Amino acid sequence: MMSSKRKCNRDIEQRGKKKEKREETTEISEIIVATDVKEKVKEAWRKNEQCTHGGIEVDCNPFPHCVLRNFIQDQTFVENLQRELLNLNFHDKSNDLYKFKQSDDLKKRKEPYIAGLRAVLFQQFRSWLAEVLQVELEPTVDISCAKYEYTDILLCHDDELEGRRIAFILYLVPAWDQADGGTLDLYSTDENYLPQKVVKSLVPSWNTLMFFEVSPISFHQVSEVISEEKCRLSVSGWFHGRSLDRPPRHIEPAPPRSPHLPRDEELLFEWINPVYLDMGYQEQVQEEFEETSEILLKNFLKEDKFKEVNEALKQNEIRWVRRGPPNKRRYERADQQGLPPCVSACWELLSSEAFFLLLSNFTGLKLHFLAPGNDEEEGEAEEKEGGGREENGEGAEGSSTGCPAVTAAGRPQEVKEKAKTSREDSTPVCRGEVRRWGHGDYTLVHDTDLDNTEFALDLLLHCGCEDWQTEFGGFTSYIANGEDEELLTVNPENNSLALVYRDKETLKFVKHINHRSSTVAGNRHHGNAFYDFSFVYYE
Ligand SMILES: O=C(O)CCC(=O)C(=O)O
Ligand SMILES: [Fe+2]
Repeated sequence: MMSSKRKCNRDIEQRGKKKEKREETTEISEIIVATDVKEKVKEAWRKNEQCTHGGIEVDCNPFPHCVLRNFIQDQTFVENLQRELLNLNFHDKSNDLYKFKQSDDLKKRKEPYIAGLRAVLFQQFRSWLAEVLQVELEPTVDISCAKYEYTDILLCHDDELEGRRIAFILYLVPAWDQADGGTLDLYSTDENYLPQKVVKSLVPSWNTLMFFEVSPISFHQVSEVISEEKCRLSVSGWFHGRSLDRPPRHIEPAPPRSPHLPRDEELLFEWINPVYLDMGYQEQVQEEFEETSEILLKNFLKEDKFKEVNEALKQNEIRWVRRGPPNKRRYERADQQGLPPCVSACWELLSSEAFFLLLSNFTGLKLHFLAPGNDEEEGEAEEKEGGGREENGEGAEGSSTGCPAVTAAGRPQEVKEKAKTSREDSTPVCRGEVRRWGHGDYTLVHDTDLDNTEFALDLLLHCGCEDWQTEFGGFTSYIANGEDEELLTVNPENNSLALVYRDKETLKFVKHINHRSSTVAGNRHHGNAFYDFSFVYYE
């Protein structure tokens, strides 16, 4: 009974649907299609010039783009389109580059106004574009709908992907102001085609379509939405055609690495919570680390030492230098010259010979020639070579079992491969930075980053994060290359030492620090910043 009744209902629904209109048709505004306007836009684009006419603006700086106000002729069509879009399911999207909501795929949606928009964009508008820009554009439909609300963002990127020729965005937003955030910011680029700074911000507005040429210099971002009420709804996509030639990507020089500084274990006794200097405890830490490839050692520094460093980092004497480029990172690094003495001393601690040995004990990695190797094959080989490895009281304790890296699927064989290729005779090295993190800062994952494609031990020691909350961002996220799923997150937490051993398929980023971080009342210096010592050690 039940099933036949349901079937009956469905029949009625389907019959109802058949009567429904499949597609609402619409056209782009007369002013845009007018012959004289078309000619002007065409001329400006060809000559790389600027031109304004009514609601139309072409500008070739910092790269060719165009704003078309009142894009769709019929207001009610746009209102109905907005209603349909808001009725779709939206999914939270979040990774290193963005945080926003994306709708179900628009490519195949049957809603009449969505279907109508698809038609007008990929038929009437596509031929307008092809003629005005003098490019061939394929009929490929590439379109989606995005919703940016409070603290949502899309960081600096260039849109480049095989086949994408022209990017477009149609805004369906309420009255919008620069102060609401959510502007489309265009970046200038330097001689290496790297983005430098925002030189133009476009404030979204109702029924405005903006398009630009996708190229090696088309760097742009959607700035963080600061308005707590407004919703920045947009439909965006790409017209496909032959991609422009891309010059070889700039390769950043790898930051310099140094061997340990010759300092003995006195330094450890002076600085480190005695709990962590107990050999028995170190063995326990190593056991846990070898299981999970990560560990968090709370209250790591002695309390008075931590306090001293924590205060010193907030002093004005440190010269903070902003780091870019924005398609890779944004944060400040302390200039090593002129660091307060206790900050320098903490740096020295983390770079010291004694600390390399301590890390070997915590992790089972061979970060000192006196530390035992970390896989059995090597242990056997060394013994055959005559053994007699010198034992060292402070550093050589611990088992010599393999240490897996933080990886998506746990690939111990890769660890062994690496052990064979790069371990022999290499001197363990490290590199470090003292960083300041405030509103707007982030790092992005870049698979072209050579520095990220090696086995390495990451160390993070956070300071100044007294009332930091996860929802502010600023946490370090480890992911498998090419996937958004998180393997591990390290939250900013005062005086916690985080150690993570990562393999070459594991990438990390610091999540964009959003506007919520600056809303908490706090009497901190430099807004609501926190600090970290970020070191990387290589066997
Ligand atoms: O919404 C915008 O203004 C730009 C969106 C964008 O850059 C993108 O989706 O790639
Ligand atoms: Fe984009």
